[in-house]
Amino acid sequence: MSTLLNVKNMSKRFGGLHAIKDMSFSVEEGEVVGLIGPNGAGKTTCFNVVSGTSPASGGSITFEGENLIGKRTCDIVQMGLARTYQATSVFPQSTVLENVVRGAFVRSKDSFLGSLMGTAASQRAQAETKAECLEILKQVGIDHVHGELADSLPYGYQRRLGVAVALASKPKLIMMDEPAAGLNPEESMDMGKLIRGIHESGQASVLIVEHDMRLVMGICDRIIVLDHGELIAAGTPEEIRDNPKVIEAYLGTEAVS
Ligand SMILES: Nc1ncnc2c1ncn2[C@@H]1O[C@H](COP(=O)(O)OP(=O)(O)OP(=O)(O)O)[C@@H](O)[C@H]1O
Repeated sequence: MSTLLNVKNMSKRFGGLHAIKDMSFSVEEGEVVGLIGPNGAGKTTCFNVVSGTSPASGGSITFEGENLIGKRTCDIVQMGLARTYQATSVFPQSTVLENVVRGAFVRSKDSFLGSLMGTAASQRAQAETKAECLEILKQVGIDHVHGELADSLPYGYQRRLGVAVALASKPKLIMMDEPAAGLNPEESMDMGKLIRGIHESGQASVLIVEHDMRLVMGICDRIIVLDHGELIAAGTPEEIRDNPKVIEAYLGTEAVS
């Protein structure tokens, strides 16, 4: 197993608020890692800093040994690190398929000039991309609505579309920010199967932030726990479930079950 993501002593301040303090963790190839913690613990901030949408205040972040700090989000995606968002982040007035094709653009073989001129090579590349994107939609279970406008989809399908867009960039690691938020228990279980399938097929490793403990405990190989911006525990789901520091952090908020 080789290390994909390596975060060392990462910190993030918002004025006087120290949202992430000296956080270190890694994600290895072939892992599904959960990042959990009570509300306001710093999970989304961690994702924002790693994915380049918010600058780090300190520390180092590398992906396959390459520095990520100061890189643009699109360059980070091109390196193989994709992300899904807490809110649905699709282009609402584009079709489902168009959204996924946009996700694939980052690794497209088609040149801008070629696509402008409509060359044979460009048309071939576009047809190839479209076929690949339809396959991805099939994998996430929404290929039958590929021609619908994204904002006409039921909420659960929009969450799946977010995953499809991330997959289209052919990432080595996908960071998923609360993929089951707002889903009913059955949809949440299906999302768990989808995530596990992405991992088991060797398609990508996964770093997931999620409040649905049943989902996290069911799909993660390893879990890390943040509380007030500090990493307080790391281990297997069983170790985390029984960790007194974790139980204390969650007391009064939600049970780790
Ligand atoms: N842009 C910002 N400006 C100022 N403070 C921020 C900003 N973003 C987050 N914070 C603060 O940083 C802390 C961590 O927030 P963050 O959203 O990362 O927590 P979280 O663990 O993702 O919470 P939740 O589970 O509720 O999504 C909170 O105190 C939050 O108010």
